[in-house]
Amino acid sequence: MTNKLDDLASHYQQIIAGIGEDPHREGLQDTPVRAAKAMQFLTHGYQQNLETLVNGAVFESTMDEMVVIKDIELYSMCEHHLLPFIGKCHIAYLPQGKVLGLSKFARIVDMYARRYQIQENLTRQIAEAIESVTGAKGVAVVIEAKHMCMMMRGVEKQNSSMKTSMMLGQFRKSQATRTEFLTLIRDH
Ligand SMILES: Nc1nc2c(ncn2[C@@H]2O[C@H](COP(=O)(O)OP(=O)(O)OP(=O)(O)O)[C@@H](O)[C@H]2O)c(=O)[nH]1
Ligand SMILES: [Zn+2]
Repeated sequence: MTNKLDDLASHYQQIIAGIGEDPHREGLQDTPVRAAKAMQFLTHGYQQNLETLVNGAVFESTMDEMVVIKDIELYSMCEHHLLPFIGKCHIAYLPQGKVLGLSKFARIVDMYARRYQIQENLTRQIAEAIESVTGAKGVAVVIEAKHMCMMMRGVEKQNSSMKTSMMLGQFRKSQATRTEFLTLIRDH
């Protein structure tokens, strides 16, 4: 069986040749392998699954007020152009007997972000994962991101960003709950 890294590297070599560069010139000799390793890293979310990642870090708790985790950095790859989109993710949930280990929110964000994505699906997947792991009364996820495919090419807009939100359970039902969350994540 071909080694996956070698296989990916040989495709990068073809890309380099395909754009008219010489993949054998000194500066580019090691680039296919480097690029292949970088792409493997940028998409390592495909190798992860929710259960292993959470690793039992769900704790019993009588806390039943809103918990907010703000400004989680997010690096993802747009599935249309394979270019990065970069931003922040804000999460809130209303626990119902169970809370999740703090670091696990960031790990869940990364697991889905480190795949080829569109921002809307990424937002939904994070929210649904947190809902399924915690059984919370409600989950809210907001992502604000800048897309390199809009900045470096295409329409070349440097200042626009995209904001997506996914509200589940109580956050969807209650305007007051949603407003409380949006107030808590607002920049001051
Ligand atoms: N909704 C959404 N659109 C995205 C995301 N990332 C990239 N896109 C858009 O996907 C669309 C792909 O459109 P196409 O017309 O097939 O591709 P294109 O010719 O490269 O489009 P331009 O970027 O307009 O040059 C573009 O409008 C991108 O801006 C995302 O996360 N969510
Ligand atoms: Zn794109």
